[in-house]
Amino acid sequence: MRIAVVQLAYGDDESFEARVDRVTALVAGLSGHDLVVLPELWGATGFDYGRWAERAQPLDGPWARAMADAARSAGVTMHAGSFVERLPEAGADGNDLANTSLLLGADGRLLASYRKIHRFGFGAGEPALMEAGDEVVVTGIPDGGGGTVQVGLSTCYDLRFPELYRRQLDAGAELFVVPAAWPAARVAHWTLLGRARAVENQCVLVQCNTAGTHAGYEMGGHSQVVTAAGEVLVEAPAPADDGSADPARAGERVLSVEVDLEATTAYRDSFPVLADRRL
Ligand SMILES: O=C(O)CCC(=O)C(=O)O
Repeated sequence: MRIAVVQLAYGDDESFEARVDRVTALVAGLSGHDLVVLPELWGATGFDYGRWAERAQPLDGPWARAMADAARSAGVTMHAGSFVERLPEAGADGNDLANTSLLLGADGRLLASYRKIHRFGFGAGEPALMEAGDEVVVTGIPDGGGGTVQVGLSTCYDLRFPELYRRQLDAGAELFVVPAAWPAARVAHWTLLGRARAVENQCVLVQCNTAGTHAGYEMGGHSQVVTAAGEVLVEAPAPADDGSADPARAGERVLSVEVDLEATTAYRDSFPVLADRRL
């Protein structure tokens, strides 16, 4: 299965519309991949809480349609990253926004959506403005070889909560996809926790982070793809190391990697640690 991880970099200077156009053009060049993955809240601007409400859209709004068109034109299954969803009505916490990611088929059809369960911000940002998701999402997508692979969806801060990934494993997940806007200040946790989630669940893990600097936060980059045995197949370098003249946009890159899904089954059979779980 050939996977493209699109680590986007953006600053505060780029409009929502310009960024959507730029990403659409980028995705058009990724035909031939079996899965394309974009990061968290890349259109709405991850940490720019004050702009979320004006950039919120319904599940079938213009952003979702633009992403469906991009997937269809490129002929790729696409995890479009997440956006600020305007909910049909306020939820239990009185908010009408959610951090929602979309998984789209190569024909542009919506295969699955996932609302981030663990809200980041310790009272500000997501917990103050957004409702928490309450659904574990695992869904089948084409594996590029005529079969299907079961994909578990989560977002950024979710990575700190191992029980979510166990729930996904128990629902059949073989591959985890994690879009993020994870800051540089804690990027060592991002790579460590990603490897841990892959190893403890014997699942392939695809992490797509943001780069650049926006709303005063330097993003961490270091997107990576990890095998079920914990081997890092590919990892983006630190954004600061890419030699870019513009630090606000440093670190943008596309990782293209071939993942052998049969190796997951073989590894689980040869080292059946999950059969020793005691609940
Ligand atoms: O957990 C962290 O350190 C970062 C999480 C985060 O930035 C997010 O969920 O948006």
